[in-house]
Amino acid sequence: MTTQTLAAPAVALESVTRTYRSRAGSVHALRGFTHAFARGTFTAIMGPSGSGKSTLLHLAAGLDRPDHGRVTIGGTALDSLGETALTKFRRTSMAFVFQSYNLLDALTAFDNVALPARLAGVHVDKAAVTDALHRVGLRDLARRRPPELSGGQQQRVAIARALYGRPNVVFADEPTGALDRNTGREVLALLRALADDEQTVVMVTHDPLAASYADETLFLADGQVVGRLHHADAATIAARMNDLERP
Ligand SMILES: Nc1ncnc2c1ncn2[C@@H]1O[C@H](COP(=O)(O)OP(=O)(O)OP(=O)(O)O)[C@@H](O)[C@H]1O
Repeated sequence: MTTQTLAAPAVALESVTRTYRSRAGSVHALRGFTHAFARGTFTAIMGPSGSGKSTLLHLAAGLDRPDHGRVTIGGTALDSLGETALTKFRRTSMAFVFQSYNLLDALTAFDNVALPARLAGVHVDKAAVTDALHRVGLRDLARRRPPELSGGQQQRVAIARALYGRPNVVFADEPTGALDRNTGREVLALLRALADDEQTVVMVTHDPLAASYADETLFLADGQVVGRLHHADAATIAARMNDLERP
């Protein structure tokens, strides 16, 4: 467990700005984004292509640093941590359900779930790892490696990792993007269950149905929040997205 202030939001971004500079010019990917993601909530981030969703997720997860502003996870300011400390902090306080790069192909599903604890030098509770795999329906596939699993099964291994480690926050990036509808719904129901069990889920998605599993949907445009919906259904979310994407 990481030290954290229970009263602090799971994730908070205050006036966060990120500008990408290249020879072609500057892109203001995030312009003063402020939001507190409360513990035990599931938030969807939506917005047109290029609106800053991935930038936001990367900054919130400490995979990139803001130009201005501050990111705190469970009360710990990420800018107070050096690179090594940040890497360690990330292992214990966050889980990632991304379409790529969150599982190691050389390790079994079991060992992928146990990996953050092993890297952190923490005792691995084998029964609890098996239980986490059981809860996502993968107990019989624990010895398989990611290349021997379907996309949905790989996402479930990532969710089992979040169940086992109980990190402060689970970041998901298009978790259903490559899945068929039924498998996608199963993955969303598992993310929903994490939030119902007091973990915090922040998910970037283009899919209104996925966002309908969230407590709140934030809409981004040009690096700023331009709207939000609470407990909205997929049709309402889709209508709001259509408005945003209208030229
Ligand atoms: N490394 C980079 N260098 C320069 N510009 C970048 C870089 N990464 C992102 N951008 C630009 O920043 C803006 C926001 O990008 P971001 O990837 O956060 O958007 P997004 O909402 O996630 O888009 P999508 O839905 O297409 O994935 C875009 O204009 C993008 O072109």
